[in-house]
Amino acid sequence: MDPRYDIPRRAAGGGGGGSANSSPALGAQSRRRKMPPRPADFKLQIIIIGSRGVGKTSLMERFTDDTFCEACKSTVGVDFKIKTVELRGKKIRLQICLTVTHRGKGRDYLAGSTVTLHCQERFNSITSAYYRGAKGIVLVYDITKQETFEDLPKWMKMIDKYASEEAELLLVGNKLDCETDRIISRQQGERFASRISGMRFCEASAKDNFNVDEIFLKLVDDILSKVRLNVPEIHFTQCIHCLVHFGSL
Ligand SMILES: Nc1nc2c(ncn2[C@@H]2O[C@H](COP(=O)(O)OP(=O)(O)OP(=O)(O)O)[C@@H](O)[C@H]2O)c(=O)[nH]1
Repeated sequence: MDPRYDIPRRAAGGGGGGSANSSPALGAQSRRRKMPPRPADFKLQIIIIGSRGVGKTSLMERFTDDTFCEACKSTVGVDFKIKTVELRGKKIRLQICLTVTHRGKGRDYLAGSTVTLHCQERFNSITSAYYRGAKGIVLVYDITKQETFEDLPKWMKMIDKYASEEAELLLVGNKLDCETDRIISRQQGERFASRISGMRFCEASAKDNFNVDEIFLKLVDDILSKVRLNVPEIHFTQCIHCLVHFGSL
């Protein structure tokens, strides 16, 4: 068995949009009138957090567009993508948001860093909106960078402070393709996750597309297993608010 953690694949329909009805019984005119896509049964927000350069953008883009960029620019502010999946017979529109990484004097600002009070207050309000709306949180570190693992408790503080207690948590050790440069063992990652109630763990590679779909689909499946399936969840506006506010920071 592959020693790397492999979340079992689940059947899922990617991408958005409904399929065209290609029945030959339909005339040319009705073919021209496309059926509107079936609206989503659920709308869920997932956020990806973690230190700089761990591969947050890469994981998001691999999942949503199946692309990988070798030399991506750092994310500043909030970035998000939409992807529709089908799970448990439901159509789910996912909004995947990247963390707010507020930069200054060459360092990242997590909560409580050396920003001015005014700036800190605004940062806190943006951050809390961003975390509050999340039904799922993907916390990422880089298995080849010690400091990204050491930063995990700081990110957990942010989760404890801002996120809903109901949010599903998944710890991801990314860059599994760099096995020869590995610093953080799989056991260390597992041990960290096991100390946090309900937190799942897996290792992945955005570059090799290993475990990426599984991360998001497993998280969504866990979220769905908690929510009542007949009540749509609408939390989309949260990230849009983040974007608007961040623009004026
Ligand atoms: N080898 C390898 N490199 C990766 C992987 N994922 C991301 N990278 C690289 O790591 C660098 C940072 O990736 P990003 O996706 O921009 O990381 P990020 O966490 O979004 O970074 P910030 O926006 O700065 O916080 C880029 O050069 C990526 O090409 C991976 O799975 N394997």
